[in-house]
Amino acid sequence: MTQQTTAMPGKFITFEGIDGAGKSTHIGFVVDFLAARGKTVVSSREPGGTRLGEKLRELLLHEKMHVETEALLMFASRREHLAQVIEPGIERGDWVLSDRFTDASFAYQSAAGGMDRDKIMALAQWVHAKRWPDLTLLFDVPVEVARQRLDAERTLDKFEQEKADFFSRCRNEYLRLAGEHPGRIVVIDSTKSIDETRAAIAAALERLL
Ligand SMILES: Nc1ncnc2c1ncn2[C@@H]1O[C@H](COP(=O)(O)OP(=O)(O)O)[C@@H](O)[C@H]1O
Ligand SMILES: Cc1cn([C@H]2C[C@H](O)[C@@H](COP(=O)(O)OP(=O)(O)O)O2)c(=O)[nH]c1=O
Repeated sequence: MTQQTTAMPGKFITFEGIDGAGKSTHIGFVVDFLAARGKTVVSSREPGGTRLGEKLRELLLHEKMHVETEALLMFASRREHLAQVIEPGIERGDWVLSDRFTDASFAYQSAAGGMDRDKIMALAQWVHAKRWPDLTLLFDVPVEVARQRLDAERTLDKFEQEKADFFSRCRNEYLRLAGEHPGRIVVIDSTKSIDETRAAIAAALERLL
């Protein structure tokens, strides 16, 4: 007789913040932290995370388009990501990490890009009504700090070339969302040293373990 085991559902953790805030710097730390505690970790990103999603990412990061087209493609990538990576991962009991999710659509397409907030909410309800992250780490820095960090290191994509007030609107929206969802979104002060930032991340993760 085969023994049926029902895996405990896993967790879904997202990373947010304006470009240059320091998200990517800390994802590897979170992977190692969770793996050391016996978790199976799947690390992914949006837009992207699937073969189709990565093709959409290429378009989204380099082609100019109407902001609603941009939102629709972000959610198309997200739909595929949920179907192929996020939901199956959680069901297996894995801890699924995503570098960005729907909060980024509120910050970038709505607050900064000018798209109606209700339309983003309608897309979110359509694509993942019942699935929201168990924890969102919001890496927060002033826009000037993020800009200096970006300028120091890489060729800028379409979003990264936006002006300071675009990123201030993004940052303000992220902070507003954090105020609206205090149980889900933890604001991490990313102006601190990398070690201090890691300590704050570890404290947020401990709450889920
Ligand atoms: N706490 C920090 N102090 C100083 N520099 C940092 C810190 N965190 C990240 N950086 C640097 O800032 C730059 C942007 O970080 P990155 O993680 O790529 O940002 P994001 O993924 O949020 O766009 C990188 O060069 C990184 O080394
Ligand atoms: C997921 C998502 C990302 N974005 C943007 C924010 C970022 O500028 C860009 C890609 O995010 P990101 O992976 O953070 O870029 P990088 O690897 O260069 O740090 O996509 C949106 O505008 N809306 C969204 O819904």
